[in-house]
Amino acid sequence: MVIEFSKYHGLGNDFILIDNRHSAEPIVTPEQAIQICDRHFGIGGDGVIFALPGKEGTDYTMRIYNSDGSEPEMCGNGIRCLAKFIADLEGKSEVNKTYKIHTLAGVITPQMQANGYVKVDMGTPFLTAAEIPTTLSTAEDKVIAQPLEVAGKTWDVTCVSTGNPHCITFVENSDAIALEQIGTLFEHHPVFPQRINTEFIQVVKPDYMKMRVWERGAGITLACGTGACASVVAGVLNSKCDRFCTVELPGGCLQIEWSATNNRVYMTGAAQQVFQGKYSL
Ligand SMILES: N[C@@H](CCC[C@H](N)C(=O)O)C(=O)O
Repeated sequence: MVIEFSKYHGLGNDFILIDNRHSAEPIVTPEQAIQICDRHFGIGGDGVIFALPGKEGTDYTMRIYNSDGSEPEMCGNGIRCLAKFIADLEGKSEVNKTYKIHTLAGVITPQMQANGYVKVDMGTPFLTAAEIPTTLSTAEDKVIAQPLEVAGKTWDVTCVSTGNPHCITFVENSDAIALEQIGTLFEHHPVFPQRINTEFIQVVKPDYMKMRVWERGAGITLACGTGACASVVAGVLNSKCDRFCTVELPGGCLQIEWSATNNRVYMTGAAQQVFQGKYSL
């Protein structure tokens, strides 16, 4: 089988986008996604994203496979790429145009911006242990600055779901974290029954933080949109950052706002097509 694809990235978090508008199920299996994402034997990417027909009144449905073939509920950088991909497929580039996208984390709404950026209404964050999910719990049932033993060290972690699960730790120097060694230990820690994305955050000033991430199902990536949103929520809960904050990732910056008015999180950042092609499966 030969599939047509487009490659996009959001701050170096890169995806293979597939036009799946003719079918309600992804035309690629999780096993094929692993092969396609391979950076030596495939196209190379952090995941494969499918633009499917909308359901329940939405314009489109987004499904995504991580590079290990697992299926996450949501992807922040990915949904900006999807919005650009849809605009390219439709041959439109209307500023302020919104798309209602059905995801496994609910309806998410990206809006095209004047500068080529995409602003995404990410919905409201989930904070209880059951919603994350994690077996770590506290009296209030939110997991804020709770001790967690990983690699012989106690880390103060805050857990937030922005559709998918995140474990956030505030550190003095994010560059000094041995992500290659400890990332997988957080991801597979028994307190996280559905595994976890892990962010290490260095607060530079209340409206600017640096972040490094180990993603569930993908390992170290250059950026994670849902992770940046979760980290700002965690920063506010720990009185470490403002509700409007720039998050600097290895691949670039995202502007995040956690609205005090409606409790929704907004993410603004770039998304770009890099090439198109055909791939033989
Ligand atoms: N890179 C993404 C998140 C992709 C999904 C994640 N690996 C998971 O399994 O939850 C983003 O930009 O949000």
